Amino acid sequence: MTVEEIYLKGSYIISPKVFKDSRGYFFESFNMKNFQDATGLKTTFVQDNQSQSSKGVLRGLHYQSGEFAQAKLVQVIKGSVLDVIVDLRRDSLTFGKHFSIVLDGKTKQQLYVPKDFAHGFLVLEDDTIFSYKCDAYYNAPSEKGIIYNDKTLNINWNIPIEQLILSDKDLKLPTFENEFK
Ligand SMILES: Cc1cn([C@H]2C[C@H](O)[C@@H](COP(=O)(O)OP(=O)(O)O[C@H]3O[C@@H](C)C(=O)[C@@H](O)[C@H]3O)O2)c(=O)[nH]c1=O
Repeated sequence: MTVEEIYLKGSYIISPKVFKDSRGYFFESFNMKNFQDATGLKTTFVQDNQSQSSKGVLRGLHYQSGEFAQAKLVQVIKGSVLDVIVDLRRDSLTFGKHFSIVLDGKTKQQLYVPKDFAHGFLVLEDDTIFSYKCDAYYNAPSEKGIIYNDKTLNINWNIPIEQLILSDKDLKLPTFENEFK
């Protein structure tokens, strides 16, 4: 397993060692000691989530606020996504900046998303299965979000708008400016 911190401090790309043989593959999708030693973090995950989506589905940009803020360890089991995170820490040098990475079921790279980051992903292949660990439980009243095509964030999703599939909830999310200025 290798771990690389990205320019949004506290966020990490994790590349697991995958063992392949004639039967298929094996890898440790999470090992708490290795994760904590490599990142220096003491994160304790309490909830695992999984979603399945068709190509063109965009889920996000989501976060939980306050005491229910969640750090997440995200990965793709099958298929591929363009995964995007946004730094919402007001005191951060990279406040309002984002990072994108293609995650797929082949490389099995994972992204560690700190608390107080918005997270979203665009699904690039049909029948993509996305999985993530969270260090705080789901709490519906503290669910928040920012609209995916926010002008200030200026995320290049690289897909024509007519090919996107979003939930009604996500289409009504506020702008970054509304929430943070
Ligand atoms: C996120 C979540 C949803 N739900 C329920 C609420 C709802 O009825 C149904 C679908 O929820 P959503 O539409 O919010 O699912 P989704 O749009 O996939 O939400 C997820 O998006 C990605 C980008 C994230 O980062 C996650 O934290 C989460 O917000 O599942 C739970 O029961 N527990 C949970 O932890």
